[in-house]
Amino acid sequence: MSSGVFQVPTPVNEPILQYGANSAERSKLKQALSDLRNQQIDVQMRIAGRSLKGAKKVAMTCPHDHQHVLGHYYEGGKAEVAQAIDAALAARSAWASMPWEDRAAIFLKAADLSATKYRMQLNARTMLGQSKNAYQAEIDAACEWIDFLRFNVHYAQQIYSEQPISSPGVWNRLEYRPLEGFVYALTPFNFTAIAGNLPAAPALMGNTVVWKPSPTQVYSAGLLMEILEEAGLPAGVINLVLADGPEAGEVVFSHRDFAGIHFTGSTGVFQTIWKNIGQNIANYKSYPRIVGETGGKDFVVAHSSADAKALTTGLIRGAFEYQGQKCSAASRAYVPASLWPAVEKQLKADLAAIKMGGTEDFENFVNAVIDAKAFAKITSYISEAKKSPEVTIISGGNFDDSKGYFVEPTVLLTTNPTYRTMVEEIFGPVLTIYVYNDADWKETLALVDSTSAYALTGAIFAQDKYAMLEAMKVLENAAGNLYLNDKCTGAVVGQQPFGGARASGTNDKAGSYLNLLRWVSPRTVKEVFVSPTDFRYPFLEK
Ligand SMILES: NC(=O)c1ccc[n+]([C@@H]2O[C@H](COP(=O)([O-])OP(=O)(O)OC[C@H]3O[C@@H](n4cnc5c(N)ncnc54)[C@H](O)[C@@H]3O)[C@@H](O)[C@H]2O)c1
Ligand SMILES: N[C@@H](CCC=O)C(=O)O
Repeated sequence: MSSGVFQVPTPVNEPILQYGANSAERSKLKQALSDLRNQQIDVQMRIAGRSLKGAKKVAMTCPHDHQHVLGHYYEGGKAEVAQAIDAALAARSAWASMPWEDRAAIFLKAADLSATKYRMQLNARTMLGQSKNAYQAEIDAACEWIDFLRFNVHYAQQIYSEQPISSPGVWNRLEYRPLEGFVYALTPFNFTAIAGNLPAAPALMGNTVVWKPSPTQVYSAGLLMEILEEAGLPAGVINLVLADGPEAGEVVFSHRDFAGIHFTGSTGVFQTIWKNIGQNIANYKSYPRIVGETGGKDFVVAHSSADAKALTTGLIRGAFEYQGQKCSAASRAYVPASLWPAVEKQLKADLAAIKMGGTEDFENFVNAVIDAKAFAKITSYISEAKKSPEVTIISGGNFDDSKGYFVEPTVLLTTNPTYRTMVEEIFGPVLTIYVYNDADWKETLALVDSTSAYALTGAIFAQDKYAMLEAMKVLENAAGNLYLNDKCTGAVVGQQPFGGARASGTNDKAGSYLNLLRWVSPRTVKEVFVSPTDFRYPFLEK
């Protein structure tokens, strides 16, 4: 085979289609939605390149129309998880030995297939199965997924190019080996892009993977797997298992060849997994890599110099896009008393204009929350708040699950800055606001920093530069992604590497070289051209 020092195409962010009223993309997307509505799709496990039907048949439904069945998947158990691990281990040697640029070409092809042939179907599956409106689906299932694929290939090249210096007569090299064993990708419901990236990133670096998606994201996960295979991903490199989380965990975390976990999901689940790995630590061949991006209680803090309109828009978009089901969603806000009347007025007016309903009606800004469990959790916070003397409902507060799991965008005003909804992750369309005296800016910053265990995203709104700098300093450890005069959601691959610290995760920044570094185990090689043939130092007399 001929050689070369290859340069991957320079990545640029995938342009976001707007789906305007009479646009061609809108009619294509509507067609894809209608086609999917009129059929039922089966999703099966893919192990060693073969489909496998588990024993338990599970219906996939629309969150905004829960009686509508989109299709079924077939859940397996421990035996299938063990088979997936065997398949990953069997595929490892050939995949790890494939030249990296050939591995890269597979993921670049998957990006192009996703940007063209499968774009509308990826979006439509995400709209129907996860209840995202067209714009939210486009920035996730199309753009972010495509960006992950193209930028990761670029970062992989950057990592492989990083080499040590050599001295005369010696050539030092660093080989970026994949981990010794298999990687487990355990993925959440809320982003199709994240579900695809968690198995794809370690696979790009030469690892073989067992991937277990969330039960409420299987509908789009099945298509991601089809795209990767059509792009040329060899059998066994990524093995899709559909299984119960704890049951799969029992097999994975007790396996001697378990080499790492790439997780995104809730903090509680991640902490359980970490404990589980700790208990098994002596059984593993190597120390497993533990990469987890988890929950958030993301803040917006405004100084009295802030622009009230920009602040209110940042609050609405940050808190209510995708029904607040983003780990980055604004869920607690600190507003100075001098700005509150203007902010309250605009919040009420804007929220009154928001439409809520199914995703196929493009007038709806807000859609349904993911499932009955999420509906029950979110509405229990609202019901409790209604009874609390410390809370006033400023907007929303109603919910209805008769057709879909609908919860109105809800704004709570509290007099208690440590009221439950200022502290705990709700993961739904609920924003709690605390109004502080303008003179208490310093104390408020300390409050923002200490109120919650999380440190994922945060936003500071201020026109006064000294106030902005002061807030940035006090809140240095309160967010892994900090926004100045902008909403705290919507990180873009290559532009705002994403991840948080404290209880929000290991902050390994998905979609950046920092993340890819976790999936390699470097070997240093020193080659001496003319080897010494006498043990004596030159200064020793012969
Ligand atoms: N920080 C980030 O980048 C980021 C991004 C997206 C979502 N999130 C977080 O994810 C959560 C929402 O996603 P979710 O509801 O799918 O999360 P989740 O923790 O319920 O599920 C994540 C995955 O873990 C599996 N799982 C659940 N319980 C398990 C257990 N006991 N043992 C093993 N596996 C188990 C699930 O089936 C799923 O595949 C929120 O907390 C959100 O903040 C974080
Ligand atoms: N990366 C996304 C959040 C992913 C979590 O759910 C954002 O920045 O809004």
